[in-house]
Amino acid sequence: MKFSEQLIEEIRPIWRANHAHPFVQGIGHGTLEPEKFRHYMIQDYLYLIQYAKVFAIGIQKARDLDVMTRLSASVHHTLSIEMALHRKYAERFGISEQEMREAKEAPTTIAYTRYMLSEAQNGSLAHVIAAILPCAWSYLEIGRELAQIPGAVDHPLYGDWVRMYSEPAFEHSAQDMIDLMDELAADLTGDELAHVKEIFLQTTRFEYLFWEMGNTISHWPQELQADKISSI
Ligand SMILES: Cc1ncc(C[n+]2csc(CCO)c2C)c(N)n1
Repeated sequence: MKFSEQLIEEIRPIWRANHAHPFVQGIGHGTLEPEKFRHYMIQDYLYLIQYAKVFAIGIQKARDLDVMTRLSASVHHTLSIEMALHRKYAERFGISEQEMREAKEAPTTIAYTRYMLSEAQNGSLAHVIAAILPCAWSYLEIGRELAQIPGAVDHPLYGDWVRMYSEPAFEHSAQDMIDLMDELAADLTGDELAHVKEIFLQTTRFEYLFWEMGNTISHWPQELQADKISSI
């Protein structure tokens, strides 16, 4: 069994919980309330800004040009292709790109992105890829699964989202990260492999929390919002 398959097998019920999440199923069946999707889109935009930096840390840690090139393609894909989807949705929701960029990060967005950045900064390239992997891989599987639901790819609001994450270019980029994880795992010691598995589990859990944040439109509690701070 490949190391990447082992990663998923060991946490299968948690991995599948992401697919079953009501927010994900709501996108696929077209029943999700648009205001939940709007909140998710804004937070995801902020998430992707940090996520691109995790790839960039990977480029810095890479020892060969081939890996640097593969990771820089992912940075480009995230900033120019994936985030273009968010900019398009922002337009549909009547929000400007600047408003999205300057929106405040919800606690889950901060926790997830800073966890990835911290593991990436402190670890080896394999740890960077472990932090990135559940994100790319679970969206690939979810995209493919939702695209099978009749009408999902043609839904007036969610169709663009389902098509983005089920299209071949995206599959190619996610598969490349899975392959890279397998290549890197071949050179790791037992302790390093255990750490890779731990990061993979935590970021898979954070994926779930991110869907949950969208579904409950959660943010900082009202009492703690920035507009409560007086400017003395
Ligand atoms: C919370 C969250 N998790 C995963 C993705 C999906 N995603 C982000 S970057 C990337 C790979 C290259 O673009 C993929 C698949 C997302 N958008 N938001």
